[in-house]
Amino acid sequence: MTYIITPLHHNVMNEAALYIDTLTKPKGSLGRLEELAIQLAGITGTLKPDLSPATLVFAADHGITEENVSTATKEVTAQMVINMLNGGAAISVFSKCIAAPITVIDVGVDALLNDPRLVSKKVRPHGTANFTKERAMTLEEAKQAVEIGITSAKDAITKGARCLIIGEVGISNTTPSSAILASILNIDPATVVGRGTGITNTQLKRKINVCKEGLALHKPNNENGFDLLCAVGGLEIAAMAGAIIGGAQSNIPVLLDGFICTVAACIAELLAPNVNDYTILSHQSVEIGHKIAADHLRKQPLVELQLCLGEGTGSAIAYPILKAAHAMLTTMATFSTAAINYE
Ligand SMILES: Cc1cc2ncn([C@H]3O[C@H](COP(=O)(O)O)[C@@H](O)[C@H]3O)c2cc1C
Ligand SMILES: O=C(O)c1cccnc1
Repeated sequence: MTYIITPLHHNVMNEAALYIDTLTKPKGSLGRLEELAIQLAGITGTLKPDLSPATLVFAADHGITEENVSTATKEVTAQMVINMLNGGAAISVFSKCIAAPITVIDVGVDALLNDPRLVSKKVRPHGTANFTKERAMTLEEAKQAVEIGITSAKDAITKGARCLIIGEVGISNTTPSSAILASILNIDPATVVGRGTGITNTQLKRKINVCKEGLALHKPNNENGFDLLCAVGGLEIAAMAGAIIGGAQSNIPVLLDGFICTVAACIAELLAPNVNDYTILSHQSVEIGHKIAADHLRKQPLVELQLCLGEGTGSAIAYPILKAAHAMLTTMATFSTAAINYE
């Protein structure tokens, strides 16, 4: 199954490039902002796009947590979900800074969360299975989680969003992300497994081994995004891949955050050819696998701030840079309107 995404509007990109050269600045002087503006024009099909942001955070738990691969216990996922809803998490405050409404979607948190502010879409009530013992989820569940991501993106767009910030919370989720990436790139998990929330050397060795064990046990087809999700998870990674696809299908730019989000984008690329043209990498995470995933997608980060948090934080922070590219394209004067004799 593949999702259809139309190629970028190349004619509008050419138009944007010519138009940007008429703005009151030497050609190329706004550097990567000019490339971003051209990409925005190609994604949206217009020289005057709307860029209203919205943050979507997908939350889920991981059976692999029982292998002691994180600094945190499973219950912290649910506690962070509540913190996000209460406005206390980093992504809550950064989203507020850029006036992005935030929606938290539970796709498999291992707790009963009866909070009306939470979008409850549990695919598996206890999260994924421990992938060193069994497959993380069934094909049905993987498809359902991806569909929830697509629908969540489209719901946000219906409410007015025109730029998506995709985030996550799920204790241990750097482990499935590492396993997925190692499989896609056909490389030793040791090259992509990092310290996540700051694990010890002993935990790091275990984390590398669980990735190896899971991949050896399930032997996923590394060209099949669904098979990778079924083998090693996780539910929020599947939903994030869906949200990226949903944004692209609606001609909306999607900001990619750190390691987990970029791995979700690698899954999205397997499920939906062309989706990669619709994403912008916000930042370079400290997590070692992030640069490897970014290189695979041929993405350059907008900023490098030594972050390793996830939640969508890097994207909320980098959004104003995209906004600056947008302002250049939509509101700068041209040499002719400003009566400047230069070109
Ligand atoms: C308090 C707290 C808040 C977080 N917010 C995001 N993460 C991040 O850390 C987790 C992934 O790292 P690992 O694989 O090492 O568990 C995810 O929940 C991710 O969103 C957090 C982690 C913690 C502990
Ligand atoms: O880069 C990330 O997204 C990341 C890194 C460590 C922990 N959580 C998220």
